[in-house]
This record gives sequence, C-alpha cells and structure tokens, in this order.
Amino acid sequence: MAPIKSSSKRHGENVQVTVRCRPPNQNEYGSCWDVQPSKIVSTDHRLKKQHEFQFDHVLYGSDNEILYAKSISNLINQAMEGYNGTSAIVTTVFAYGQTASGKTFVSNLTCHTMFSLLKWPVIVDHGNEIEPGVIPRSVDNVFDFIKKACRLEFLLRVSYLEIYNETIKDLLNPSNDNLKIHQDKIRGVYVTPLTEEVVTSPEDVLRIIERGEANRHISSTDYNLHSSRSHTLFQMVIESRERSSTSTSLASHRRTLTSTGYGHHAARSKEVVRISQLNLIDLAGSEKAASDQDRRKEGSYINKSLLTLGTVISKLTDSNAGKSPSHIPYRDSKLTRILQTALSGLAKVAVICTISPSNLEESLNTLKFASRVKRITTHAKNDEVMDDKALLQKYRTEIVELKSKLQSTAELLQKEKESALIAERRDHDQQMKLMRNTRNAMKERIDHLTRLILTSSSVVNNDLASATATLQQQLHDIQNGLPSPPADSERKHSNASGLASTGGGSGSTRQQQETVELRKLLLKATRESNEKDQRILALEEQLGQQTAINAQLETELSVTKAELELTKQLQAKEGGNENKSLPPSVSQRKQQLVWR
Ligand SMILES: Nc1ncnc2c1ncn2[C@@H]1O[C@H](COP(=O)(O)OP(=O)(O)OP(=O)(O)O)[C@@H](O)[C@H]1O
Repeated sequence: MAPIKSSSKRHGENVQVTVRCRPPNQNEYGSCWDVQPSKIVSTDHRLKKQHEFQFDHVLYGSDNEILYAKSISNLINQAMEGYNGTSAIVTTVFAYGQTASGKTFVSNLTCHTMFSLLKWPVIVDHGNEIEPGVIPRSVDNVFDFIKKACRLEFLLRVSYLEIYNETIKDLLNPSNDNLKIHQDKIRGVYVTPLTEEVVTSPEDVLRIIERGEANRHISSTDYNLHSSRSHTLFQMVIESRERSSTSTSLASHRRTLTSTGYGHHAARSKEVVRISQLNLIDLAGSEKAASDQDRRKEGSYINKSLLTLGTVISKLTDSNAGKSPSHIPYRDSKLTRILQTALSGLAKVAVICTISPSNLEESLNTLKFASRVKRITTHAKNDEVMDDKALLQKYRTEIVELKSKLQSTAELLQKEKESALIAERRDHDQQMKLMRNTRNAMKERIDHLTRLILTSSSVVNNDLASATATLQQQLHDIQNGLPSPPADSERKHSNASGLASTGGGSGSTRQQQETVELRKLLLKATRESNEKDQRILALEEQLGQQTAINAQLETELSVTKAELELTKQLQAKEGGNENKSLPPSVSQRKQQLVWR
C-alpha cells in the first residue's frame, strides 16, 4: 500500500546520553567513580591514568523520577506532539550496561510491581526499595499528554518482543517464536508477524507488559538473581491527527471521498495522520562466562550481539566524524538490525548507561561505549503520513461509513416497519371480517338446528310466538285503523266450531273474541301438558315400586331355592316322601310364588 503523502524534514542532533551509577550492594564496598552533574571521573588508583567522561547527565543513586525528568520526559513529549509542534518522530530509548548494573531497575518492567507502580508508591523489588522506572512513567506521560491535547486525537498500539539466542519471539503471542525482520521504504525496518494491540488506558498497557513479561526469559545467574537473558523491545505506535478532521458527518465524509486530490493544503493537512514510534529497549547485560552451561550459551549470544552493537556504533561515529563511510554491519545481529532505523540517524535516541560502583573494568567499557554513542548524530525524520495503514484514518473512515450505513439502514427499517404495519392492519381487518362471518354462520346454524329439534317447550314457545306475532300484527292494524285479517288459529277455530266470520263486526269485538279464544287454547294446552307430566310422574313412581318388589322377590326366590335344596338333601338321607317331608314354610312360599 503506497502512502498518499509523506514529507520529511531533518534536524541533526546528537544522541542524548545519561549515565547512572547505582549504589553499592551488600557485597560491594565504596565506588571507583566520582559522579558530578554531567561528568564522571575515575578515582581508582589501579588505573594507569584518570578517566573522565562528559555526558548529558550523570546520576548516582536510585532516584528514577530525576532520571526520567532529566533524560526521557522531554523526548516522550516530543514524540507525542512532534517537535517544532508540526510533526511526529521515531523515539528510541535504551538501557545499556554490564549485568547487574541496574538496566532493568531503570526501565522497571518487573511485572509483579506493574500495577502498584501506577499509584507511584515506593516499591520493594528483589529486596530493594525502588521507584517506577522509565516504562511506566512513559506510559503515564503519554496518557497525560493525550488528556491535555484538546486539538488532537490519538490511536495507540503496542507490541512487545524479545531477542533470545538470536531468535525473535513475540512476547504477546509466545507461540510466534521465530519472527522475521523486513525493511521497506515506508516502514523502515520492522518485525513481522508481530502482535499489535490497540490500547486505551495506562492499565491496558501495563496489563499487556505484564502478559509479555510472563513470557520473557529471566534466570538467576552468578551475577544477578533476576537476570534478563534476552533483549526486549517494547514498542508503542502513536497515531495522531487534528481533531477538526474528526468530523464524522456524512456530508464531510462525502466531501472527502469526492475530493479530487489532496493538493489543496488546508484540505490535505486536515487529513494528515502523524505516526510516531516509541521504542523502549531493555538490553541484556554483558557478562563474564557463567558457571551454568545454559547461562553460558545465553551469555555468549548476549555478548556477541552487544559486541556487534559496539562495532556498529564505532563505525557510525567514524562516518559522523567525516571519515570515509565504511560498511556498517547492522545485519550481523538481530539487535543491531532492529535498531538500524534508530542508529542510522533517523530517530531521536536516548541511551541510559548503567554502571556498578565497584566494577572498574566493565564500567570503563560501558563509559567508552557511552561516549562513542554520544558522538552519533541523528536526523529525526518527521513523518506526516497519509497512508491507509494508519489505523486512525482507517478507523475514522470505517466509523463514517458505518454511520452512513446505519442511517440508511435506519431509514429502510422505518419504511419496512410502516409498510409492515399497513399490511398487518389490512390482514387484521380481513381476519376480523372472516371471523365475524364465521360467527354469524355458526349462530345461524345453531338457530336452525335448534329450530329443527322439537321439545314440548319449543312447541309451546312456537305456538306462543306465532300467537304473539299475530296479536302484534292485529294490534298494529287496529292502531292504524286497518281491518285485520283473521288469524290462522281463528280461522281454524271458526271452521271447527261451525261459526262463520261475519266480516261486518267491530274490530275490537273480534279482537277480544280472538284473544279469549287464544287464552282458551293456551289454557287447554297448558292443562294437557300438566296432565301429561302428572301421568308420567305417576308411571315413574309405579315403575319404581315394581322394581323394588322384583328385587325383594329375587332375594326370596334365592332363599327358597336354598331351602329346597337343603330339604332334598335331608329327604335323600331319610329316604322318605318329598311332600310328606317338606316343611310348611317351604310349601307356603311355593304357593305364594306361583300366585304372584
Ligand atoms: N539504582 C539502583 N538503586 C538501587 N538498587 C539497584 C539500582 N540498580 C539496580 N539495583 C538492584 O541491583 C540488582 C540488579 O539490577 P538489575 O536487575 O536492574 O540489573 P540489570 O542490569 O538489568 O541486570 P541483567 O543484565 O543481568 O538483567 C537488582 O536487585 C536491583 O534492584
């Protein structure tokens, strides 16, 4: 992916070097060094001559706050805002020194102290009281900066790797233990495939470091109880851009997409995403041969890569001093290859060299290394990148696109909802109509069936209903002064009784007559019905009595049969006449049964 726009400005400056001499531990007595604010002088008479070195800062003791404030803080702020207030840079901080001289104490990556470090207490680490080191302070600084930078927006991603025995391992994904180094014009030298995690709080960062620390090679050696057996690189990529370009409105998005190019400066500058890189490196320390075989093997890899680092620094110093440029062996070790961008002068670099107070020879080597590094001139490259690799830009674009999609989806959804409501209402109406029709049909069917089933009361009701209807009709006719036609019942009754309708009598008289006749009919029907009911009741009672008698007879019959059987058996024994021997009760019962 080619960058849309990248601009570079160069400002030459020396690497910033700080030397810190740690206090003696319980096995050490006194110090071979006289430490002054920016100068360190050897005081040991074993040396043939006195050595004196000048650095940006020379410190003694354990105060990490002063070390951070003097050597690092400024650099981190520059990384965040872009120095000269215009652009972003690559910043590399590394700690260099012999084993057990205090490099890890400076960077302070000890995982079990990480979370308490955020609260800035005095921590006890391996029995020593320590303060938070460069890494937690830098993380805090980064987030403090973001809090105050109202006109900018940021996106931070971090990675964490180690170089152990010349293989590169992803500390955030330990199964990825043979990472490769690549280089291109846009990204410079980079390691791949390396896990990068987007972070949004200091806690996020420290949690990630803690995860990485758990996978790092740390062992006990002859010189240090918790010795780093690998070089580690903690990297934070800081993307930033002007907040005015964060407008995520659809209109502005469309303007951006349809813009014919980025030629117009104002329009272009709004879209610029600056990418800074902050590299915090904790080197393993040079050491003499260890007694343990594994430690010896690790030590030889550590020493070899540090030696290559020394050679690279020497060659760089030579070329900076105007001597004919020679081949710089960056590729001779993974460490120098990874540091190539920083060491070749395209970064702002701060080196913290640590020395032990009593180790003369090793400390002298460290100080010589430090003074060589001090002579290197770097040219921090200001990258203004409009590249679709910039996550910030990518995420913003995605947000705008998603918002636009969300809006159209919401509109579509609303329309769908409305048409669904209309359709639903239509369906509902149809269903209601259908149900109403079904209900009516059912009602009609019930009425019809009810009418078909005749009962005494239904018949009486029918008669009453038709009589009532006739009466109502007649009443209606009377009220309207119309001659009322004779009712069916009346006609029947008249025919039956031989009376002929005169047709000339007054309406009310005829009406009264008809009413009387009807009443008679009703009374007769009711009487008949009552009589029938009574007859039925009497018959039911009779039936009940008969059933009871039958039951009694059944019982008696079975008793008699038993008695008969008994008698027969007795007769058979006695050999006598049947009639003669029948008991009187049995003969009587026989007669009763016959009679019944
Ligand atoms: N400035 C200091 N003040 C007090 N104690 C210190 C200081 N620097 C280092 N120490 C202590 O010295 C011991 C060794 O320090 P540290 O582990 O940081 O050394 P190192 O250079 O990282 O060693 P290695 O290269 O073996 O990892 C630790 O116990 C540490 O607490």
